[in-house]
Amino acid sequence: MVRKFFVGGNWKCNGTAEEVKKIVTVLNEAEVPSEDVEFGIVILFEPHVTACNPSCDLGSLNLMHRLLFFFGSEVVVSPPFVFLPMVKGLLRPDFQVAAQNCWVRRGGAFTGEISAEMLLNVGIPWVILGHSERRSLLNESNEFVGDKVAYALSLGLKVIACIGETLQQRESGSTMAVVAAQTKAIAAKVSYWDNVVLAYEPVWAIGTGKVATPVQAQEVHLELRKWLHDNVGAEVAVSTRIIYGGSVTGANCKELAGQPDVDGFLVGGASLKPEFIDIIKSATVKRQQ
Ligand SMILES: O=C(CO)COP(=O)(O)O
Repeated sequence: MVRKFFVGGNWKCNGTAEEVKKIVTVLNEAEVPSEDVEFGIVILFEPHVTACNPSCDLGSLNLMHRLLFFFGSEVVVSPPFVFLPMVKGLLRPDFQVAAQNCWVRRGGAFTGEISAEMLLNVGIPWVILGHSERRSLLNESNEFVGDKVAYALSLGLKVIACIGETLQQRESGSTMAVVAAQTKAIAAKVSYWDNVVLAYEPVWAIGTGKVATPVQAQEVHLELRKWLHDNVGAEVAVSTRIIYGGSVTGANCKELAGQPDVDGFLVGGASLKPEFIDIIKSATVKRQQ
């Protein structure tokens, strides 16, 4: 099972309608590698290739599959709620749209909230949940985020679930304990992981310009994959995309993308700028591996 590179753009609480239209125009005009998933799979399952060509062993077939599969990125942009239908209507069809939050259960008398049902009703397939800004500013607990993820998934939404430690937690050596507890609260409520992308976003790196080093990111991503292996299952550990977020830019994305367990990015500030296209293109680093 191979993981498709994933690039999310979290526009947060930014933009006017005019600015949002301009960003969409840049995205629509960008030349980015196209998706090659089916082609890769066709080659992988051609049994006569090995039969007729003894020099083509299974190892090189797998390599061919990887090379082709990683040709493009899955791209999902997340505008503020009020711009969701407009962006969905204007955006190229090979890119998708995510909401930045949704209510924890079925809608009703919850003033100011947007329900998962409403997102689906207007054709929004993805939602970001558990972002650190909501955890810290709006007191969303691990359990509340776990409930939200489970409810959104149960309706058929795909979820970008965010986790990450504060600077204080990192400095006290509890990074892994913190992200494991956040992931555990999700895993306790979720049994089907195909529609989950796990976004590791160290709080100290968000909006600060202090990006995690490739080694720091890889270390946590690998530990998370091991955690998934030991606590959820081997298949989920291998197939779940773990993406990095926190001061990702056009300048630092390639080095981060080169890490084996970094399967893409969740980008804040730089997703509002043309350099987001360079970040989307960093998937090509995987092609060369
Ligand atoms: O919070 C983030 C994405 O969700 C990251 O934000 P920045 O890329 O602006 O640091």
